[in-house]
Amino acid sequence: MASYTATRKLYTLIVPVDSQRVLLGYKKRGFGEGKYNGFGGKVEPGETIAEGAIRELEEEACIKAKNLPYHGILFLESTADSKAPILEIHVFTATEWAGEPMETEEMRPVWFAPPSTTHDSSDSPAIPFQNMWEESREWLPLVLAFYFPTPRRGKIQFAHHVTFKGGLNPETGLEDIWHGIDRKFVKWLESGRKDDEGFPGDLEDWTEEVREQWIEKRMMAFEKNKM
Ligand SMILES: COc1nc(N)nc2c1ncn2[C@H]1C[C@H](O)[C@@H](COP(=O)(O)OP(=O)(O)OP(=O)(O)O)O1
Repeated sequence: MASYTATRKLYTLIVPVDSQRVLLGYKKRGFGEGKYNGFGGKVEPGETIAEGAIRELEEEACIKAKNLPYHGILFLESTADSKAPILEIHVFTATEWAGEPMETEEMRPVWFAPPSTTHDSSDSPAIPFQNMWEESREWLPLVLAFYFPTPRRGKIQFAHHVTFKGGLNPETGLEDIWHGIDRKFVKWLESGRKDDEGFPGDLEDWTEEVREQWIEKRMMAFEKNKM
């Protein structure tokens, strides 16, 4: 089997939640400027994915996560640019932290009501999905359904592989290679246990090698479906 050689960029993303609300950040500069998202960034050389996630949350929202439930992985690619890397984004929530969320140079934290909340029962606005990365509409509600309206036991974990074809983003009025979902695949497990196909739900099981094999398998599946 030929090895898949596109570069991959390793990122983290944390979505803090309290008992009634979801904290998102308004990106003030750089990649994703003008969008709401969780908090995160690149994993630095020498740090683990979890260490990178905690550092980025503190840098961007001034809070230090005390727990870090792991939810899964996004593999995002764009056929609009042959040189675009695959974005590999590890997604967490945090339900406990030290400090109070504060605006930073990069992010403005804002509390939102989860999708399961009726408008009248919350002081917080609804999550602005129209002002977020497009594929967030797919995985974020599923992650939040684990906490709201009532927290569930166990784990939820997913692998979400999305290809964007690019195009004019109507929300921003700008050309965006990370817009226009072309193909998508979601592997979703509520228990977090390995399934029959050996889906590596836990973070520690997603070794570099497993991630490489997973994305290669996924790329081949998309290619096959195209024919
Ligand atoms: C393209 O689709 C995306 N969807 C979602 N949901 N999240 C995304 C997407 N692309 C990037 N992200 C996330 C991943 C990271 O959490 C941030 C990007 O982080 P950034 O480029 O700002 O990384 P930093 O290390 O903070 O960079 P600087 O230190 O250079 O500011 O967005």
